Amino acid sequence: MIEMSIEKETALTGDGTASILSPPPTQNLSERVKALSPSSLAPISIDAPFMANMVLAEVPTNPALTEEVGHDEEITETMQAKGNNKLLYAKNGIQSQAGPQKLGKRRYSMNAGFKHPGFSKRRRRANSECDPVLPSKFLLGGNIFDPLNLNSLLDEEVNRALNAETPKSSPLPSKSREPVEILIPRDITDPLNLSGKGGNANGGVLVSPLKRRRHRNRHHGGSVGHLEPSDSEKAKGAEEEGALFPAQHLEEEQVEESPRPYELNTTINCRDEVVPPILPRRRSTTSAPQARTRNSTIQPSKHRKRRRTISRTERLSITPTPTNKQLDLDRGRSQTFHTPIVGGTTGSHLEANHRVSQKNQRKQRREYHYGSYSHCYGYQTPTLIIDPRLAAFRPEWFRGKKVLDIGCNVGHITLAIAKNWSPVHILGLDIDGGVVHAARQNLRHFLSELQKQEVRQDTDTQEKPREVESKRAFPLSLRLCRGPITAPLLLPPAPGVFPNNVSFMKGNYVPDSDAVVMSQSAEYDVIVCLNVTKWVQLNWGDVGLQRLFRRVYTHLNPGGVFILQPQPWSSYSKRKRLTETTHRNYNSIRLRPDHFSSYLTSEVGFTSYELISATRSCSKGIQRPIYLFHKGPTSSRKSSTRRGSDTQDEERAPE
Ligand SMILES: C[S@@+](CC[C@H](N)C(=O)[O-])C[C@H]1O[C@@H](n2cnc3c(N)ncnc32)[C@H](O)[C@@H]1O
Repeated sequence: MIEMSIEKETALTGDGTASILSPPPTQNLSERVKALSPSSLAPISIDAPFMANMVLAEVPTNPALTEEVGHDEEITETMQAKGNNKLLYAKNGIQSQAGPQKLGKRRYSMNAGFKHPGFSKRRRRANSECDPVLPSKFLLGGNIFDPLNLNSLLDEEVNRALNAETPKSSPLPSKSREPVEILIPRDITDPLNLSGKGGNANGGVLVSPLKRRRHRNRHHGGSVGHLEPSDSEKAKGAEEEGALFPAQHLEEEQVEESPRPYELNTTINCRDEVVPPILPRRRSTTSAPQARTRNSTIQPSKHRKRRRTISRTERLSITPTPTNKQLDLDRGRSQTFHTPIVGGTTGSHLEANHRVSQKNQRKQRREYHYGSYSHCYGYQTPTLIIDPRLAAFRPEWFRGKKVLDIGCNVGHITLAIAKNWSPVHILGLDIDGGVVHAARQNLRHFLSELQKQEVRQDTDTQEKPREVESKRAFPLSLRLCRGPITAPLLLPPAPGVFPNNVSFMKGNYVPDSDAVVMSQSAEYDVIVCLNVTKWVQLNWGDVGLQRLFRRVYTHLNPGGVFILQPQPWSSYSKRKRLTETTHRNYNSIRLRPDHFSSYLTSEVGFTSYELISATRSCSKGIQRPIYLFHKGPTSSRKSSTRRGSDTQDEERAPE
């Protein structure tokens, strides 16, 4: 082991270089020095700028380190010994003319871990072996003096001048014609294939869509326009695919398509309007007309519209089909597309597709057979001009009253009554949760509008209203996909004050049994039931409608009114085939709409009724009469006073 000592005498030579003048004080070290070649003892030139930056520190006591740095230590000591003046000379690049000088004992040395090429024999040799090679090619306008073309950032003019003509030595990278390949996990829910199900024989879990497409074309001999590869490409593709899916690539079609990330996002994130993402075209062994037939049943107008959109998209080589989940989402308002009809599917796949399609159809029928069409969807400010039927209503029917709106749909009428005629409370009830959700969103839209108006009024004199509005407004894009930000204010219930006087609820108003009807207690002053009776009759038959009428009667406080707008009989047949039940019920209906008023007065107990309007409803411009039935001050089941005309028939209310 080498004994550590740094007490040695070192001096600078006359030409400013340092040399070890005296042997090391210890025997071991001197032996080591002797063993060194003469060249290692040659004067070492001191790099002046480096000296300026040198850090002096205690020599570590680690013997191994001492051995390593021995040579450097000596030089450092020498420099220290020469004193500040000499160092200054060195710093200025002036070689010292002073002769050899004896040095005192020093306990300082340079950092053991630091080696400078000027001091280290080993490093010097290394440097000489690797002469720097200057770059000859530069990108984006760089050159040898300014490799990163930073000058161009200094000044716009310089930038323009420099980049006017890209130097030949620095050509801009050419755009690759090859499409960028993105590998998609076979199972997006298990991208690392931890379950071991998603891989193939080689364990490959990533699939290149490009290769899959080529693969399909090859197997099924179809042409997909520009995606069809040339023969040579096919051969190449086959090789590549072989590499990716050597054993199982023939069965690739059987691997279940996993949802793409953006689809997951849209399904999870977007509650309302969602733009359908454009998916790459997939071939289908089922011809388009066949596929359409499979999906086409009696569908409501909104859905037919969607189908038409898809057809247009199909012309653009896209064949998406809606998923269960999407259809679950507020039908019609959320239109994301999930799994397309995948071409070249096996029998089991076709069956699966067919099952999904049937399920969708059932779901759609279930959703629409209560009449919750979405053509009346959407936000509308609940003003009185929103619906001409409101013109026939009198404010005194509602002011300070407790109101129930059966089959409120998206709540246009409910909100208009709540806002304009200040009922103590109005409850919008609908069997369809989707429309109830939409109704609540409509309320928030309306509150947002109100807030904007308030801001405008507040800041009329101070700031430009638009600026204030834009500062406070929830961005339009977010409003479209998330709904308005304003929620109903959480104020203590203030009777008759909008928006606290309105709420929406999901529920079926048709009682399951007569017992439910009998147990119903009086709660409301006004019950509104517009365009609901047809759906009740089609789904629950005459029995269902009769129970509804009797429930309305018992639900009304004495002196209460029932506002009824029945659909004409002629409109029933169009919807009779929605489900088996609707068809069966349609055939068994005896209580036709033109008998409702006499039934309500003679059988249910309303004392009188009046025909209040035959207006245009919704966007179809259908004239349908609206009736107002009065419940007497005391319940009387048989009495009836006919004040209005009871001659409503299909001719007067055509559809
Ligand atoms: C044609 S829309 C009428 C909407 C609104 N009342 C109007 O006239 O503008 C019929 C509504 O009644 C609802 N509906 C049907 N049967 C119902 C029931 N048994 N209970 C509650 N709502 C029902 C449907 O969901 C649908 O929203």
